[in-house]
Parts: sequence; C-alpha cells; structure tokens
Amino acid sequence: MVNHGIPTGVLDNLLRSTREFHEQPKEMRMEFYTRDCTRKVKYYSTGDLYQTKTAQWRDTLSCDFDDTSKIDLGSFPEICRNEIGDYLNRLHGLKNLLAELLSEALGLSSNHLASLECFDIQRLLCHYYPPCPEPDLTIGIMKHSDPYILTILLQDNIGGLQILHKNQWVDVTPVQGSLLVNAGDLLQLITNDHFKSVEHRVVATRAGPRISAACFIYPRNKNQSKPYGPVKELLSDKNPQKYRETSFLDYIHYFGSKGLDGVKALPHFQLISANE
Ligand SMILES: O=C(O)CCC(=O)C(=O)O
Ligand SMILES: [Fe+2]
Repeated sequence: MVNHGIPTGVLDNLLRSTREFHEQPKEMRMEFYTRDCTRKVKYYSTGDLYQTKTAQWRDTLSCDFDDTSKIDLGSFPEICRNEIGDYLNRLHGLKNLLAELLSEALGLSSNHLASLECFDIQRLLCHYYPPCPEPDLTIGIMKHSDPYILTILLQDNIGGLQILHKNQWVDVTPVQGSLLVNAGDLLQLITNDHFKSVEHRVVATRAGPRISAACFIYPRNKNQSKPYGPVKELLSDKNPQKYRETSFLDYIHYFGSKGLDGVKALPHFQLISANE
C-alpha cells in the first residue's frame, strides 16, 4: 500500500466526467467514434471486436499521450478534458514513485527501471459498463493480462472487477479514493518473472453504470522499437534468462493479433531451455 497523494476530488471528477461523456447524446460522441489506431482519441465498443468472437458489455474512450508534458487537451472531448488533464498531472509523481519502489524491491538502484525508458504514461482508457439486464449471458471485459509495464486503475464503487488467483476468480472490492496498480506482461518479461502480470476480467452486473479509468505505463513512441529483455543485473545461474528480447511494438502486435481470447501472450516470448 502506497499513499498515492492524489486528492479524492481529482479522482471523483475523472469518474464523473467520464460518465458524462458516455451519457451525452449520440451526436456528441460520434465525433470520436473510430477504430483507426492512428487517431489519438478514440471512442468505441469492444476494442478487439474483429479479433475475438465475443462482443463485450462496455464502451471506451481511449486517449493516447506519448509525451505528457506536451498534451494538447484541446483534442480531447470538451466535457472531460480538464478532468483528464488534472488527473494526468497528478499521476506523474505516483508513476515515478512506483518505478523507484519496484527497482528497490528488485534489489536494483532506485533509478534503474526509470533509466530503461519504459515507464511513460501513454494511454488512458475511460470505460463505461452500462447496467446489464442479463449479466449471465455476457461479460464486461474478457479475461486478459495487460500487455504493458503497469496499469494504474481507478474504479467506482459498483464492483465487477475480478483477478485470477490460484485458478479462482477473486472480487477486487472497490475502496473509495484508492487506485489499483497491476503488473503487466512487459514488467513480468523485464523482471524475468519476479513480478507476475495479473489476469483479470470485469463481469457484467445489473447495477450500474460502472465507470473505470485504466492508465497504461509503457515505452513512449521513440522507444517502441527498442529491444527489451530481462534486466541483466537480475540474471544468474540460479535465475537464467526466461524470455527473449522483444520490442514493445512486436509484443503489442502479437498481443493485438490474438484479441482477448483468454490465452496469455507472454509464453510466446519464452526461451526454450536446453533441457526441455
Ligand atoms: O474496468 C476495469 O476495472 C478494468 C479494465 C481493464 O482491465 C483494461 O482496460 O485493461
Ligand atoms: Fe486490463
């Protein structure tokens, strides 16, 4: 548990304005409706609709930043742009603190992970899960692990998020004013399995709407072709390298080509040991 230091008002404003965006008349939302991945701001339902067979009970506003010091808030929907800006400004300190704490937990110098240039605030997904009349027939978001370094998740008090722990789905009960930090696949890869990415899903509920905002940390554009592999300082005879090097772009390409099919992407990058 870490004190995130972000005022509750900033969190509440992001949740409220996300809800307001999604509840606007269709005409206001249509301006942003696209699946064109070159657009920085996108509004869609079920991001991987054409890769998986399952449509999911969720709409998403996706915002890409690359360099958060140069954000053009004007490109975001007016109804939530200031709230997104305020949240991102506050998230910086937390992201840097997490990079330091994780470095220290690995026995590395506190600036080690930051020096790899993969801890950047790159994308915010503002999700809206409408109340569902038949929750047993659908799902809010399918089982997956995030392909990134870290996810910082803000959720409202409706519930529905679950993580897979020892083959059992466990509810992540919302705690007001808290943020949840999930390890992603890329963190698992660079730490050679020290931090494991967590599989999770969101079940549909009759209650709602449920609002959440998932902020993804991964290398910024200029570093996305750079190879990342297990940190050399962590490897030894007892802890041999488990994964081959890959760039963020190659990883995400493989992840995206599968869609959220419930099968992890990470094993595809595993090295086969000589004894196997
Ligand atoms: O809405 C949530 O709580 C989770 C969202 C999520 O898993 C994601 O965007 O990857
Ligand atoms: Fe996720």
